[in-house]
Amino acid sequence: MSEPTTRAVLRQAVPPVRRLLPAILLGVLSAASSVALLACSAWLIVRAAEQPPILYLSVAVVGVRAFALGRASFRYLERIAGHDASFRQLAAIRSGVYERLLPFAPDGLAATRRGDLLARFVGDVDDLQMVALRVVQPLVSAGVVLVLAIAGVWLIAPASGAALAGCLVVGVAAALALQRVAARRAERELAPLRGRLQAAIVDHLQAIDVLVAFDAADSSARRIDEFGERLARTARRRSLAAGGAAAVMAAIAGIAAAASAAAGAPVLADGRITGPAFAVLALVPLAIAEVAAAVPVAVAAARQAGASARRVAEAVPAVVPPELSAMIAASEAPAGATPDEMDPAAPGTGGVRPPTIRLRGVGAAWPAVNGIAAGAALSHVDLDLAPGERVLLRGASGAGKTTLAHVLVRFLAGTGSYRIDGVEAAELDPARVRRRIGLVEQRPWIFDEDLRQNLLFARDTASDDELLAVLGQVGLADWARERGGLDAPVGERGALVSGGQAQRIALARALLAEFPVLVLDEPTANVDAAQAAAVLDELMRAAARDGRSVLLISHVDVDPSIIDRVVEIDAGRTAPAAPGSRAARPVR
Ligand SMILES: Nc1ncnc2c1ncn2[C@@H]1O[C@H](COP(=O)(O)OP(=O)(O)OP(=O)(O)O)[C@@H](O)[C@H]1O
Repeated sequence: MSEPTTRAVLRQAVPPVRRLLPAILLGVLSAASSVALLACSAWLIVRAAEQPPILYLSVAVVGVRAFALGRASFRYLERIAGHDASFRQLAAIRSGVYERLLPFAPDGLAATRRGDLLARFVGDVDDLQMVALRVVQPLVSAGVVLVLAIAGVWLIAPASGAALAGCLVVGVAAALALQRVAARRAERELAPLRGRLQAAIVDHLQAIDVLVAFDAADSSARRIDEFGERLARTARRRSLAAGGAAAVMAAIAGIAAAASAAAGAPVLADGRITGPAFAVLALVPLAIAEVAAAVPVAVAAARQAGASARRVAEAVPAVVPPELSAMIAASEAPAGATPDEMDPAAPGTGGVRPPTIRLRGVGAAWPAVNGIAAGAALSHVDLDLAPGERVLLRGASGAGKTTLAHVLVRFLAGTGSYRIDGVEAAELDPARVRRRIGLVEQRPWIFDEDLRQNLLFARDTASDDELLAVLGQVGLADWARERGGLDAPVGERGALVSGGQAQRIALARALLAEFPVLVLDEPTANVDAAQAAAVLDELMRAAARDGRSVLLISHVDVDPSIIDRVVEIDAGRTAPAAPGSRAARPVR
């Protein structure tokens, strides 16, 4: 997977010609109407002062009205067409970034700051709309109108045309230079600063309990204030520069009008042009300079969009680290492994068909964080899990139990041989493996939604009765009833439920998803020792229903009656399995 460069992101932000062309044409019509309005008005006022028969003025009167209406209407339509084209493009960019992110989830994103990622996803992608709306379209429209308008002035009086063009070139160059000196840094810093502010706010909100407990909420809030002030200062610097550039262009408009009039005066004196035509020479440069003022604004917007495009391009690392499982296209599934063989029984049927799992000499490492590799967390694991078997994986803290769980669900790639029903897992799409093997994590993620939503995402077709039944299986039926049923809120990251209840909710959704194999990672880690045995007993009975295979991960012993075998893991190693045998000693 190659990293999109900043240039590629910018190119991607430009809508296809067929979508952008209407906006460009409407922009040309709107800017041309502005120039024509002033030309027509100037001509009309001076010609009217000559008091000709009204008939001589009527075309110009209609012209003034038409151009005034046209300017506003074309501008309105241009905005609609431009935004439509640009927003469609943004949707494609946003889903593109998301798709590139997927292969990294979850273990490749552990070190990514969520707030910053959110800022890149939302703010920076939004900024890319500037490429079409404030850069490409205004530049092309302004370019066309400027050439036509200057050519028109040139036709009336070449000297005025030359004076006007010269003034505009100098004016635009001066405005660009001013902006470059005063705001180039600000334009590039805006997007990263916005990301840092958002990351600080997200961190603050997510960790508010720890911050309050350590009396550190104020200093965290002060940090947010500091970022906010820096962002405001930077935005102010940029706005000042934009204001300065606009002032330069306003001054240039006056100078250009004077220069055009001065250059046209001899032509008027010669009688080669009429008084009304001279008025056009004197006043039209004001409207033309207004069109030219779009150029410095577009260049500043281009710099700002460039900074955002860089952040979007960098949002996802260039290559998927070898420690993570790569996605495999369906077409690359091994011959003979039909979808039926690789998928669980259809949800809702209650039937599960556990596969035979066999690991030999499996090793694994976590992806490097900030370029620092962590070293192997697993060095040699042999493990068998027969259909319907309940195996305890036991080992001290840090022995590699969670790492092995992540290998089993293919969050981590691992080395050695990991076969599911005889097929190497590396040859299967990780998503398919995850449809057969479900992980109930040590710290399950609980959504800040009601109980129903926390279960439904595992099987969105489940009825309320099915949800209540599964809550009953994990021992939460009474509790749910007391809390008001499936509408009960569970709080941000399960703040309104106990650790043990969170674990049960997580198991309930794993049961709903009907994984044929369940991996339970320390399901009683958050339950006090007195209750742990009873809770584990209940959870194991629920998990092992319908003939599921269960791998129970624990750093302590469990009641032998709830498991069939024990596999010991120590410093990333299990006892090697004898050829053709199971890799563990029987419990009973
Ligand atoms: N996301 C991660 N990134 C880098 N290293 C990690 C990550 N998670 C765990 N490790 C490291 O991998 C090794 C094995 O950790 P693992 O979590 O698999 O142990 P465990 O047996 O599950 O421990 P516990 O019982 O405390 O949960 C440890 O050295 C740990 O520091």
